[in-house]
Amino acid sequence: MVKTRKYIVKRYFEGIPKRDDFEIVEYELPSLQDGDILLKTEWISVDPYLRLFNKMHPVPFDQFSPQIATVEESKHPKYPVGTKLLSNKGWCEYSILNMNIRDQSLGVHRLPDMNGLSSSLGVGVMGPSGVTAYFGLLEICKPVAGETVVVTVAAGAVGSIVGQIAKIKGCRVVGFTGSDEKVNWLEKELGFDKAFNYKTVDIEKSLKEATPKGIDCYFDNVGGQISSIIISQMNDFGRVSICGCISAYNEDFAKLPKATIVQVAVVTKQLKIEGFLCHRWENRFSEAYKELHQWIVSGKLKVREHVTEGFDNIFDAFLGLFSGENVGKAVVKL
Ligand SMILES: NC(=O)C1=CN([C@@H]2O[C@H](COP(=O)(O)OP(=O)(O)OC[C@H]3O[C@@H](n4cnc5c(N)ncnc54)[C@H](OP(=O)(O)O)[C@@H]3O)[C@@H](O)[C@H]2O)C=CC1
Ligand SMILES: CCCCCC(=O)/C=C/[C@H]1[C@H](O)CC(=O)[C@@H]1CCCCCCC(=O)O
Repeated sequence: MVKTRKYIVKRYFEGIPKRDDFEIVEYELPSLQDGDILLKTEWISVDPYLRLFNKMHPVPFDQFSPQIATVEESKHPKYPVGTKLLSNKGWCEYSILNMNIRDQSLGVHRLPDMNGLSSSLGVGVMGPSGVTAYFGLLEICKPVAGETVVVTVAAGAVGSIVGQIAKIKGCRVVGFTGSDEKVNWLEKELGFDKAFNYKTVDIEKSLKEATPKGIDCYFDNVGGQISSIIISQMNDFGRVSICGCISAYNEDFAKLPKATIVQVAVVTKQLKIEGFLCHRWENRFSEAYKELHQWIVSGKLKVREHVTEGFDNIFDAFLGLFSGENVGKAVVKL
């Protein structure tokens, strides 16, 4: 018998998530049946959307999230001991999956070929964050060399990859982030042409100065007023990729401040604005992983992880997303 622990959401989040919205339960897993595999979790991803989609399930529910686990015991010939899987099994130490039953909601995938890279990247650049940045930028913004690309939440898991891909494509890149340390990292390490701390600068003025040829592409991770300002400064036929709006995830949507009208800029400059979920390109993920991997090993794409250790600290790692603690992809090592 294997003893395990998992996080259960026992109460819907109101405002900033609280530790006692969760309960950690300890229990014994049953013995394996035909087709079952026993997974030992190694890496857990904490993501902003866990906050947003908190009310999707009736409480209590097991906290879902991407995680990477290794098969420790197997009763399925195609998943021998040692196989590494990405799934949505979430915040647990061990789990059992029946591989004869295809539960789509669990999103079970073998890890792409990591060729010596850490398997933790399977929840980051070689996983959901990577394909989000890759397809969200290249398929929606379609940046062309010489154009100017702006990205918000620029030092985060997705934003830091978006900015670097735009540089690889020959664009001028401007990023907004929440601390001077992050600004420094973006400019000095990742090669952004300019980065700003949105908490301390005059956004409108800084943006104008940093984008003398205007803005052609905007990758929006944050929503809210900063996005209205950026969209209002775009060039004719600019393209906006709406990836998310983390500035609103802890807010009561009914009480959000009114945003500046962007329609005047959208119409007069004939902008194209498109939202997306990364799953749209699921049948092309391998294409992205191949190119992202090449960029990493050739040194063109730098990857940073913000690693928290230990099952008991998963909640803190999650909360840290909303106070800007992470630089790069936030992961928890079990
Ligand atoms: N469409 C899709 O398929 C997907 C969309 N996403 C979206 O991409 C965005 C980025 O996600 P991801 O890269 O994983 O997460 P991040 O690693 O960027 O983590 C969160 C970061 O967001 C910033 N942040 C937190 N609260 C606020 C706030 N109130 N206002 C402004 N910035 C804030 C902080 O950075 P800072 O210090 O800069 O403030 C923080 O470090 C999110 O909106 C997410 O929902 C993610 C995956 C898939
Ligand atoms: C304004 C919402 C932005 C949320 C964007 C986001 O963070 C998406 C994350 C996806 C992640 O890569 C893997 C997922 O499963 C997330 C999407 C979940 C979609 C749930 C859709 C719910 C619904 O249909 O209402």
